[in-house]
Amino acid sequence: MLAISDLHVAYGQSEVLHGLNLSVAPNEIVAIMGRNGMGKTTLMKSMMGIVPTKSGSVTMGGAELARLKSFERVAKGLAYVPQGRMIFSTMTVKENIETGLAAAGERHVPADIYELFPVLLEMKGRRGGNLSGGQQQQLAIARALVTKPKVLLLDEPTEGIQPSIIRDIARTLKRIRDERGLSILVSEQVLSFALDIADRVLVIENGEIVHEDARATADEAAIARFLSV
Ligand SMILES: Nc1ncnc2c1ncn2[C@@H]1O[C@H](COP(=O)(O)OP(=O)(O)OP(=O)(O)O)[C@@H](O)[C@H]1O
Repeated sequence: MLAISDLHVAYGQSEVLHGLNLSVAPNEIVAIMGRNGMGKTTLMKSMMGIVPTKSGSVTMGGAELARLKSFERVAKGLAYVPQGRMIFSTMTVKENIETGLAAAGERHVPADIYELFPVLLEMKGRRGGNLSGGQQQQLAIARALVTKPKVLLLDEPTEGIQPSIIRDIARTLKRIRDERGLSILVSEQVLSFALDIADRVLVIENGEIVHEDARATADEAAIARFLSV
């Protein structure tokens, strides 16, 4: 569904991703783990066309995305939940979700979004900035889902969120995959969350994938070693 091959990304002279390869199958959840500064956010931003790629290819369903603008990638079915959630704090919950609607050519928030996230229905008229971290994360996922993605990218969705809500988010992401049949690539530092949701776990270090495990046979101790400083 998603394939990245020999991806090189640099900030000026400083190359951060050095020929990265990865793929995500239809309906698969892949977690990409790595310590701070290893290149997870850069990878997500380059997939979305927010950071330019130096060379390499990013394809979705076989179609090349590398030269497309961000909004064109969204129209092709790629959606992004950024690190820090990036909620529009002065807009209401409903208005935040509506910002995603144009990409799907719709005018109203589909009812199934509020079914997935009942708290957003309760808080529809509240300003985004007044929500808790967990509620904002749900809002950011809802905003991404209304674009009707085939592939959902999430950058460190558990950051700054309390453990009980992390479990809710894990459950919701699995439900989204099962019900909507989409593929999910999630970057993470919390191993328990990654092992809870992912079919496959990758480790990124210094801009390269250095370890890969299927969930069923994951070597937790080996992954934890990569994450410890
Ligand atoms: N705008 C930028 N200009 C220059 N260097 C950058 C920029 N953004 C990130 N970097 C550098 O690129 C490297 C990878 O950063 P990136 O944010 O992708 O890592 P990360 O794995 O997502 O870390 P974090 O968990 O802290 O978000 C780091 O060395 C960082 O300092």
